[in-house]
Amino acid sequence: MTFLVRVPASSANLGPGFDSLGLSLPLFTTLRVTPGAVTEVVPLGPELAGTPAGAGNYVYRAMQLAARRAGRDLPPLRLEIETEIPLARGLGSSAAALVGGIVAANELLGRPLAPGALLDLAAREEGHPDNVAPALLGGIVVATLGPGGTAHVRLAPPPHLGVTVLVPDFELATSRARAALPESYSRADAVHALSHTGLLVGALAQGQLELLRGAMNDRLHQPWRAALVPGLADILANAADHGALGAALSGAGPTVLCLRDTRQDPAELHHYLHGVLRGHGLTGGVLDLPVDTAGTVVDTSPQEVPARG
Ligand SMILES: Nc1ncnc2c1ncn2[C@@H]1O[C@H](COP(=O)(O)OP(=O)(O)OP(=O)(O)O)[C@@H](O)[C@H]1O
Ligand SMILES: N[C@@H](CCO)C(=O)O
Repeated sequence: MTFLVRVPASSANLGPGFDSLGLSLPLFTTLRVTPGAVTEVVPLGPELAGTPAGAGNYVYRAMQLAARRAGRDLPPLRLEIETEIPLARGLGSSAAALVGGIVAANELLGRPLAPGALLDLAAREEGHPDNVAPALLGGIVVATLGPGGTAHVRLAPPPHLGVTVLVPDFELATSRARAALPESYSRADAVHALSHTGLLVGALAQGQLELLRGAMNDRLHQPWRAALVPGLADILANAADHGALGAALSGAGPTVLCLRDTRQDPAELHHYLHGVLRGHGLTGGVLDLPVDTAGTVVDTSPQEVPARG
């Protein structure tokens, strides 16, 4: 039987919560899985034009990873992949592909892996849980990846919390943005990260939106990545004076995330963000989104639509 797996985008770090904190956004990667006589992997649409068809595709490799973890073989299948998440922009496209593949294989094999094992497998494969946890669970998730497993707390988004993302029209591979970071930090920087991440998680849990501006301050990664993302320093310094509650580099960038109060008109923030893009000779999109709360969804009775590809 055909089934669908729908995985949301995610924005990791939220400033100081490097490799540990993220939220889920309603742009989706959708997998359509149909058991068949031979295995076919079919990426669809312009966003996936550069990704491999066949067993080398990252989604299919994630399916194989989950099957190995379950001690099983994947049966032959047709896998169609579509995405609304722009690749290599800091919106968790790779996490969505990974989580989607793992959940799809688990579904196909009769769910041998428990939900905690799915999260831990994805977090270990990605190397950090801050995209895969919100992609799987929805909402805002803080997580640690330790030898004993991946521990997490999921927060429902506070009332009136909305997101505006500025998505520039250029790619920045996570590997390149991670290579820009130092190997070690001072005790002062560690204390800064601990205190700001704690304050940020507390503020999000309690709905104290007025604390976000200060709490989203980061010294661990954004200062080192600013040279790779024109306009980032300007937005981090000034977005809160133009209608944002706070701003951060989304994941490894180049997307920039602004948190905002949905009771306020976003027009001034949009005007400001478009001005930053223009000022740096860049093009891109500015998009208002809610925080997704559903996470990954499996649909076992999808509407019949003609297969493409
Ligand atoms: N649906 C997909 N199918 C196949 N490969 C994908 C898919 N989505 C992402 N990828 C792979 O992941 C790469 C992007 O991963 P990368 O970690 O650099 O960025 P990201 O996940 O979009 O951003 P971030 O991790 O900062 O949120 C793509 O170049 C592609 O190789
Ligand atoms: N925490 C990760 C997210 C991107 O995968 C980083 O900032 O590099």
